[in-house]
Amino acid sequence: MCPSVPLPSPCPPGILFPYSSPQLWGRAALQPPVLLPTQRRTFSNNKILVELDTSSGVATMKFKSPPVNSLSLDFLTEFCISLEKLENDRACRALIITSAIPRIFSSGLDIMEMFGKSTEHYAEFWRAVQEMWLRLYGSSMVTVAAINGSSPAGGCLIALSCDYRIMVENPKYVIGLNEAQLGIVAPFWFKDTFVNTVGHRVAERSLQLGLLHPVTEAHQIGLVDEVVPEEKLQEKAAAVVAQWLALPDHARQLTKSMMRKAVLDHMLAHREEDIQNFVKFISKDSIQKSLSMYMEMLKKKKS
Ligand SMILES: CCC/C=C/C(=O)SCCNC(=O)CCNC(=O)[C@H](O)C(C)(C)COP(=O)([O-])OP(=O)([O-])OC[C@H]1O[C@@H](n2cnc3c(N)ncnc32)[C@H](O)[C@@H]1OP(=O)([O-])[O-]
Repeated sequence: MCPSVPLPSPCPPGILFPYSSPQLWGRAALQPPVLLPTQRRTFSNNKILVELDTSSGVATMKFKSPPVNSLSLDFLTEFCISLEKLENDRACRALIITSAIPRIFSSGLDIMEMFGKSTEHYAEFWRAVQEMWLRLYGSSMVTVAAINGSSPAGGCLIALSCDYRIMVENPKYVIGLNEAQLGIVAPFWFKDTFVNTVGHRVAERSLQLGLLHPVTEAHQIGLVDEVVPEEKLQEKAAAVVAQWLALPDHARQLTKSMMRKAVLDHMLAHREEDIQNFVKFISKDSIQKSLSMYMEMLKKKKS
């Protein structure tokens, strides 16, 4: 299970709320603009590598869980621990999330975690998914998704939870909330995060049809903010972060909080109910059958 965190309403750690204590705004933002030598701190677990450049305050997180960076319980636990570490580190002001696996950003929730397991396991898994979203969507850091591969479902949610999305130009890459294609339903907070990014009409159509959008289309509908060639991705992400960090942290953070608070509050108020709903839904025979057929389809596609 995700380590720390029963997140009490109304003000969980690492999640921004207006009127939070001024010390929170301090981070590296208020330091004088002296030139510091580049200093790097790295920490790596099995599935995620994090490198923090303490002179710029920018961390880069690389998913490295072959074959497809699927969001297993272990992956989510590492993700939450890494986010918590960075959030609590006053030297860190921004986070770039990307993948070390060629052609895949993340394949979304690990389907095997939702198939043939106990109700206790489903509850633990879903709490970890919620935790990941609460930490990322509510982060006080500047967050940029540098999307260097396909990013269906939960992978798309990670990107949507960031402040800015840059995707690599490649006709083979797709992104979207395709849950309906698996016969499952994106929960209300996936939907809200999507609506807050692309607007109601685009989200309604895209969610009902479970669309995976090619990169150009994702850009057109506002699902990604920019499209760049692969070799320019890191440079562009660094430039975007620098632009966002040029503002005083407290103003940016309070504005972010104001924009996201309603959705975060809604989820926190319904967290346990949401877990129960997920467990009930995913345990149904018909849903288990749909997932099994989907996994078969993925395997057939491969052979
Ligand atoms: C209410 C709940 C909300 C749900 C939210 C979600 O996120 S639901 C999730 C929705 N997610 C999706 O719909 C994404 C489904 N996946 C894909 O569309 C493609 O795999 C790809 C485009 C990510 C990569 O294409 P590619 O040609 O590069 O690779 P490949 O296709 O050959 O796969 C390699 C291996 O990885 C396996 N595996 C893949 N994904 C998952 C997974 N999520 N989990 C577990 N395993 C997965 C795949 O079976 C294969 O295993 P094998 O046979 O080697 O034992």
